[in-house]
Amino acid sequence: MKAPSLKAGVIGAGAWGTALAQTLAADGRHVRLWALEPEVVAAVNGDRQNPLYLPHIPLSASIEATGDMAAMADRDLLLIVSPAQHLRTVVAQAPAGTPLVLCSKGIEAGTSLLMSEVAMEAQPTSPIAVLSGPTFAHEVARGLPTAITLACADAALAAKIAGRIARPAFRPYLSDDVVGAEIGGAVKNVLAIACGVAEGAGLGLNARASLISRGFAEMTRFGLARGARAETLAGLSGLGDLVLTCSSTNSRNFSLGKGLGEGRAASDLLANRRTVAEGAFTAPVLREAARAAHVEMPVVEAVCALLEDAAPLAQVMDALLARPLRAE
Ligand SMILES: NC(=O)C1=CN([C@@H]2O[C@H](COP(=O)(O)OP(=O)(O)OC[C@H]3O[C@@H](n4cnc5c(N)ncnc54)[C@H](O)[C@@H]3O)[C@@H](O)[C@H]2O)C=CC1
Ligand SMILES: O=C(CO)COP(=O)(O)O
Repeated sequence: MKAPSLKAGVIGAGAWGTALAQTLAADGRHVRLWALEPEVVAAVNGDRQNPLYLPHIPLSASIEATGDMAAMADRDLLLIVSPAQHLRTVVAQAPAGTPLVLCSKGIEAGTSLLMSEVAMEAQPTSPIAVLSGPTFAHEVARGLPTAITLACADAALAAKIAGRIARPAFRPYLSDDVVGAEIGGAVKNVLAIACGVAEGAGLGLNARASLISRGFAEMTRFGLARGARAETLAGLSGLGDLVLTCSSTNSRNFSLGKGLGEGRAASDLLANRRTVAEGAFTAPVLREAARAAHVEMPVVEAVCALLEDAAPLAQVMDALLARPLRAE
């Protein structure tokens, strides 16, 4: 007999939450999508669109949007897709005890906690998994081929979740390294800002490749210090997402860096944004966490200096280039 399908809910209707709801609904199964903004609820239910966050994608009729968190009480599975700095508040409002799949990428300011650690504090009885990898929302929403890491300490739960979210063109790869999957997604956003700076300042493709590889070394050092496994960091949620986000202006983080590299002030680039560039929030927290763990992250330090308008780009670059030569 076929196992009954998990009733899925998605909390957060930005670009990624909407794309995930679309994926979950691709075979006609009902999906409930919680949105913060009433106009998003109205547009999804009325026009089958989310023009605020995922324009030009016709949405499935099986997605039912709501602004009422109590409507999530009958769900068997909840995907949490808020910005990282709002995850604690959002998870605290979710029903207790329902498995949570965390899809946000970042580290909490003030606590330096990873999203799984925040969720465990906010909902101690809810089992936790992490979904992270190279996944531009608009491509996933269009059904283009995508692979992603699904990390969960409980292998049986991971298999159940994978069975609900997998599609022919959306392939979760299972892992039990939750911390590793989270660190890759959080750190790559900061490194994408660095690669955007290189693009904006016209530093060339050699510079970009160096930033990706040396940035990956930083991600690996920090990840290992926090208990991640090296093979997770070299997989979809680490290197995979790093390469994607460091290569395209489709990335909000890369675009932010490009603006910095063109000489625009961080404060102007970050003012009045509707969409989130997580790296700007993660960078200072990551710098503090790395310093506390005695992990060297010079590229992350450089991104922080630019975000804080602490030094002109030429000076930040000179400092990076003047670092002592060392073994790779
Ligand atoms: N867009 C993408 O391609 C991907 C995004 N992600 C991650 O998903 C998370 C959400 O990003 P997006 O969906 O892209 O967001 P977005 O940039 O498209 O939209 C912003 C989101 O923030 C929400 N928001 C604003 N103020 C809030 C508050 N006070 N409380 C709760 N929510 C609030 C909005 O309702 C909206 O859902 C981020 O951590 C991001 O790194 C992960 C993979 C892919
Ligand atoms: O995480 C992402 C792709 O995997 C999206 O990247 P940006 O948030 O930089 O747009």
